Amino acid sequence: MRSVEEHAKIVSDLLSPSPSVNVSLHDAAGLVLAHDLIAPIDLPPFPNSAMDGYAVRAADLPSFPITLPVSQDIPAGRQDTGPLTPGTAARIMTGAPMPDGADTIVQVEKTDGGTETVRIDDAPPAGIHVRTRGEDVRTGAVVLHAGAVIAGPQIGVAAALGFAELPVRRPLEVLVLSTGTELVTPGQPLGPGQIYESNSYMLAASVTAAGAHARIAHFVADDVDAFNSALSAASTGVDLIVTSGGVSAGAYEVVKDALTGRGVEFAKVAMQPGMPQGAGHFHGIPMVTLPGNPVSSYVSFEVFLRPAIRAAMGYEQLTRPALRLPLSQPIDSPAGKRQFRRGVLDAANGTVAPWGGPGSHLLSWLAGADAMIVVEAGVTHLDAGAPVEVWLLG
Ligand SMILES: Nc1nc2c(c(=O)[nH]1)N[C@H]1C(S)=C(S)[C@@H](COP(=O)(O)OP(=O)(O)OC[C@H]3O[C@@H](n4cnc5c(N)ncnc54)[C@H](O)[C@@H]3O)O[C@H]1N2
Ligand code: MOO
Repeated sequence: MRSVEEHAKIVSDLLSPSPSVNVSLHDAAGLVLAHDLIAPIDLPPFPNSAMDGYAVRAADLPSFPITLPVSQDIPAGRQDTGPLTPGTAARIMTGAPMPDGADTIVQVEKTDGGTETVRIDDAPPAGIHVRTRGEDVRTGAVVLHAGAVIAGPQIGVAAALGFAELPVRRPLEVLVLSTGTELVTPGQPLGPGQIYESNSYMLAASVTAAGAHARIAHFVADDVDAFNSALSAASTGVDLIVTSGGVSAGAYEVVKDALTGRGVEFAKVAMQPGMPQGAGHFHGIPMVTLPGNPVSSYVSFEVFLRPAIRAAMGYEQLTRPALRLPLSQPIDSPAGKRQFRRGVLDAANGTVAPWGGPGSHLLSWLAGADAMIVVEAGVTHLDAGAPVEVWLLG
């Protein structure tokens, strides 16, 4: 049987690093910056006031209280601010340009708020409430480094520097296709022997959460010709095809039947759930064939595809945050397989509990879990209190 690590390498080797593309600031959220971002301007671009108040020369205020004429009014956005006349104050608003010659802001609360003259009661510390040019970012500085994951603050600083677009690693286009004659689209009536198709929605959401773009192809019955033509029709322009179902040992294994010896290699991986796996190419497009049991599909995605997709898209953090926590209940695990069990964290006690049984059809328990418990292949039993590896989901 193939080890989890061996299959993980086979899957990640299928994908090439995604290229750099420019996207709008809005579309950059969650993606990885492809190149260093160099500041084209200073931030702030000009000295400005941090408070609503009065711009003064500290040297013009020998004693207090003092009343000064107000020589100009400077709202934010004013473009024709003149120098400060000596012996006067300029009324100024937050973000407005400092008049040349002024070095200090007296905030309005420390004055009588006058518009013709202003009385200042106490000495302001010289230089206070002035935001200097380039105090935040200097022109030419690397403000964001290649590899940074772009979120609100990174988008904010890029916009503040005047960038309308950012160079990012292009999100992979991932096609998800479920197989199974028993499947019915949610919302339609369910006949005898039928179940609602859930894997494509679950996998597509997982693809999106991993940072890539998901496309769902309508599921196909266990029919090789239907499978091949659905894949050919839907796979134009995709970077990765992910299928679910049709890879185990029975008759009607449509994915296996269609692709064995035609670019995809099928193997048993020493894990539970997720034992039957396949990886290869369909007409040159990287392809990973996941088992159909819903929990197996999800676990396989987490173990193989999420890290591979993230590596191809340039993320440094490929795996889920992991901890070692004591179990609050015992666990049994099959010999010779790495077991991935659904878990629930108990933050107050610093423990993790298995959540539901090991069955790979127990989808509601997966939906209720916030952790994955990893039991190594050589271990068949763990007592309560034993430390285990725990991946934090979500
Ligand atoms: N004789 C053996 N039988 C099975 C073996 C084996 O080694 N020998 N392996 C078992 C394991 S482990 C798994 S996992 C499954 C994998 O089977 P397939 O990948 O071929 O998947 P299917 O047979 O098509 O479906 C399995 C199960 O999942 C349900 N399913 C499938 N697709 C969906 C979907 N899109 N949405 C919701 N549910 C889905 C399907 O109805 C089946 O119940 O094989 C075991 N058998
Ligand atoms: O390995 Mo299968 O994936 O148990 O359910």
